[in-house]
Amino acid sequence: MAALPAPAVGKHTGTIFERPPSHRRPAVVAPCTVQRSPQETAVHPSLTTLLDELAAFGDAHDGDAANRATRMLNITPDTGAFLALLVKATGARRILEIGTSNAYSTLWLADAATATGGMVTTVELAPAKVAMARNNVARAGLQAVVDQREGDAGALLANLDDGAFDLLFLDSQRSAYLAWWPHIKRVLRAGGLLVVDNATSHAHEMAEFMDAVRGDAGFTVSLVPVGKGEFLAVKA
Ligand SMILES: C[S@@+](CC[C@H](N)C(=O)[O-])C[C@H]1O[C@@H](n2cnc3c(N)ncnc32)[C@H](O)[C@@H]1O
Repeated sequence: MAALPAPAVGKHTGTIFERPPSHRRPAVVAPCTVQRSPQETAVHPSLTTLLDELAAFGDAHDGDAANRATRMLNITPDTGAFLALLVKATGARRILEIGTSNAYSTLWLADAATATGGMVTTVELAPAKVAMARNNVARAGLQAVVDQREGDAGALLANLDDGAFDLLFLDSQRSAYLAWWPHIKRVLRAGGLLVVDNATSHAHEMAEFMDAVRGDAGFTVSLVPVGKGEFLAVKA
């Protein structure tokens, strides 16, 4: 006797074949002959090895580090690719990063800045991380497009000119964001873009800050589910 063809998806309940809810149906994936990682498509090929090395180092190191302050806390690789895309899509040339760590995210931004003719200013409080970042930026050969600052981001922000930046990437001390907000607004140019990491992974810690940005009529916002969640705000 010929076997009946088995249903591909769904659950058979007596005589009624129940379709699974749409969110559980398998996605139809368009055929693709070449599979590339975000790194391969978003950065110069010479940088992919170093980025892969730093991502692996960050994972291993942070897994072992009992003290949070010594962790690298790097963005995810798909967030790096997303940042690179944002820099290129907006043509951002004057880029400010708050929270360098060992420069993993800085390298993504700086590599994209070479395509826009731009420059990344990045600030980090911890001297040991500043030194690691300096070494990594040199290894990437990107010293000419990275201006590294050591110190408190709040102090730096207070001393920056109005409208000095096209894009600001915020990935630092979340409890300080609300206090920094007046300066963040001020240093972004009209049409400038704010990108904030950890918007879903640490949403509760950023709730007041994100509410302040959402409530500001001068900004249009969007929450993007890439990596740990990227909160985007464009200044009118
Ligand atoms: C999440 S990590 C940054 C990770 C980095 N963006 C990356 O993806 O590679 C946050 C960094 O902000 C630094 N930081 C914390 N408070 C700061 C402050 N007030 N000013 C400057 N940097 C600060 C920490 O030392 C830490 O390295």
